[in-house]
Amino acid sequence: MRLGELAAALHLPVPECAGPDRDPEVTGITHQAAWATPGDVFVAIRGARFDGHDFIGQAAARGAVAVFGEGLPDGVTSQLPYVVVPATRAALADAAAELAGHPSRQLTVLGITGTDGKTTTSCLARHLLRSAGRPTGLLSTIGYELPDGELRQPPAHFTTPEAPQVQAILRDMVAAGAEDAVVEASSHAMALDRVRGVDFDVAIWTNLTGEHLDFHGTMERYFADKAKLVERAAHAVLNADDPWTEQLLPLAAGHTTYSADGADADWRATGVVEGPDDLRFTVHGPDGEAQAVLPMIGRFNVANALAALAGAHRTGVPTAVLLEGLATFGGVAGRMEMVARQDGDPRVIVDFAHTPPSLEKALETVRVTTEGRLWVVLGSAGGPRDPSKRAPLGDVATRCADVAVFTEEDHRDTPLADILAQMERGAREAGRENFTSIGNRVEAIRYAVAQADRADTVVLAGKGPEHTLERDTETIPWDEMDQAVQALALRRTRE
Ligand SMILES: CC(=O)N[C@H]1[C@@H](OP(=O)(O)OP(=O)(O)OC[C@H]2O[C@@H](n3ccc(=O)[nH]c3=O)[C@H](O)[C@@H]2O)O[C@H](CO)[C@@H](O)[C@@H]1O[C@H](C)C(=O)N[C@@H](C)C(=O)N[C@H](CCC(=O)O)C(=O)O
Ligand SMILES: Nc1ncnc2c1ncn2[C@@H]1O[C@H](COP(=O)(O)OP(=O)(O)OP(=O)(O)O)[C@@H](O)[C@H]1O
Repeated sequence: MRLGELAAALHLPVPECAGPDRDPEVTGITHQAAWATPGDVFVAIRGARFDGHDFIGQAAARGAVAVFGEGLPDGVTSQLPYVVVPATRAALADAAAELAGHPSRQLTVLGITGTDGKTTTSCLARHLLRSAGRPTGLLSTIGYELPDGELRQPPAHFTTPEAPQVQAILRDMVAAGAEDAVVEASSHAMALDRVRGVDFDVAIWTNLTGEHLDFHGTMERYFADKAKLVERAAHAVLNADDPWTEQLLPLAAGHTTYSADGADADWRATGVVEGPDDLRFTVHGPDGEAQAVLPMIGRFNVANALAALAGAHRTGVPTAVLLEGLATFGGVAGRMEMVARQDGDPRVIVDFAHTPPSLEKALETVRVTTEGRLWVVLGSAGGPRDPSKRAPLGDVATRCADVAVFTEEDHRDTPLADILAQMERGAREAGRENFTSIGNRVEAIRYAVAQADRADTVVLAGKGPEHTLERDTETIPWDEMDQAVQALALRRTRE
C-alpha cells in the first residue's frame, strides 16, 4: 500500500515531504525505532520517558520510509515524509489494523478485562472453545497461542503488547485457521490504544479493585479506561457481584450477567464445594441447570469459570459441551498449579504470589482444603526490587502458614543473607519462630516436601511460571514445577 493510500484510509492529510520519495510503498508500522524494518512507517510517540522524534534517524537508518507524529519539534526536520496525525497512538492502532487487513473482523474476538482473574479467565475461555472443536487463538500475559496451542512469546514482556504486535498476532491467528480469539486487555492497553483496532464481539469483565492508580490517577479514570472495552464490544459479559457493573450496564450494547454468589443473574453458581483438587458447583444458565466440575482450587475461580462459560456460550457452543470442557481444564501455568501426586505424597502447589497481599490471599485459599499443616517456601527479590516487602512477607508467611521456609528468589547482587535476615525479622517482630531459612532454593523445596506429611500442603510461592533464577551475578534456567516433581520423586525413594 502506498503512503498516500494509507493516509486516505485513515482520513489523514496527504503527507508533506522534504525528501525525494513522496509516496513510498508502506509494508508495516512500528512505534519502536529499533524494531523498524524496510518499508515501515515509524510512529513518533511523545511518551512519559522519551520523545519518539529523537529516534527518527535510527528508524530511517533501519529502512523506515515515513513518519507519523503530532508535529515536528521546533527546528527539527524529518528526512522522511512526515504525516501530522491528531493522536499518535490512535493512528498507530488504526494504521496497524489497516496494514494487517483488519484480522479481527474475520474472528470472533472475546476481550477480557478486570483487575484480577484476566489471565485465568482468558485461559479458561480458550480451553472451553478449543474443547468444543473451535480453532481458537489466545493473547494473554502468559504469551500468545495460535490454534495449535503452542505458547509463544512476543518481544517485550507485556500483558497486551502495542497495536502493531496485537494486529500481527491476530493476522497470524487468521492465517493459522483460527475462528475465535481470546484477548486479554489490560487497563494500560485500553488507556494507550493498544487494542483500538480490534473489533471485539464479546467483552468479559471480571472485577475492579484499586490497582495501578499510579498510572491511571483515580479509580474513576481506571474504571473509564477499562470500561472502553465494554463500550466498544457488541456484547458484554458482566459480573453481577461487582459493584461497578451497575455503571457498566448503560454502556453495553447488549449484556449477559453472571454471579458466583448465586445472586440474580443470567449465569449463577450455587452449592459451591471446595475440594482438595477441584471446585464443584451447580450452574444455572440459559440452557437450564447442570453440575460443573473445575479442576482448580481457589473459590474466586468459580467467578472466572462463569465468566468464561458465559463468554464462550455467546459463540454458540451449548452449555453441556462447555461443561465437558471445564472438567478437563489443566489450569494456568504457575498460578495455583497443582503438582501431580501419588498416594502418600503431600499436596504441592506452585503459585506466583510474591507480594504480601497476594501471598496472604493464596495461603488463605489453600488453608480451606488443607487437612494437615500448611507449608510455604518463599524468598524475596534483591537488586532494585522493593526491599520494604521483605519483612511483611516474613510476617504473612509465618501467620498464614504453619511452617515457612525462607530461601532465595532472584536476589541478584544483594547479599542473600541480608534478605533472609529481613524476612526473619518480619516473623520475629510478630512474635513467631515457625520458620527456617535455607538459602539454596532446590534444597529449600526438597526440605519442605520431605518434611511434609501426606495430609499437608506445600505452597511454593513467588517463582510461578518464570524460567530463570537470578542468583548473585548468574542467571540460571529455572522450572519450579520440575523442581517440585523432583522433590516429590526424591521423597518417595526415602519413604
Ligand atoms: C505506562 C506504560 O504502559 N507505558 C508504556 C508506553 O510508554 P510511553 O508512552 O511513556 O512511551 P516512552 O517509553 O516514553 O517512549 C516513547 C516512544 O519512544 C519510543 N522509543 C523509546 C526509546 C527508544 O530507544 N526507542 C524508541 O523508539 C517508544 O517505543 C515509544 O513509542 O509505551 C512504551 C512503548 O511501548 C512502553 O514501553 C511503556 O511500557 C512500560 C515500560 C510498562 O512497564 N508498561 C506496563 C506497566 C504495562 O503496560 N503493563 C500492562 C499490564 C498491567 C497489569 O495489568 O498488570 C500490560 O498490558 O502489559
Ligand atoms: N476472580 C478473581 N477475583 C479475585 N482474585 C482473583 C480472581 N481470579 C484470580 N485471582 C487472584 O489473582 C491472581 C492472579 O490471577 P490472574 O493471573 O488470572 O489475574 P490477572 O488479572 O491476569 O493478573 P495479572 O495480569 O497480574 O496476571 C491469582 O493467583 C489469584 O490469587
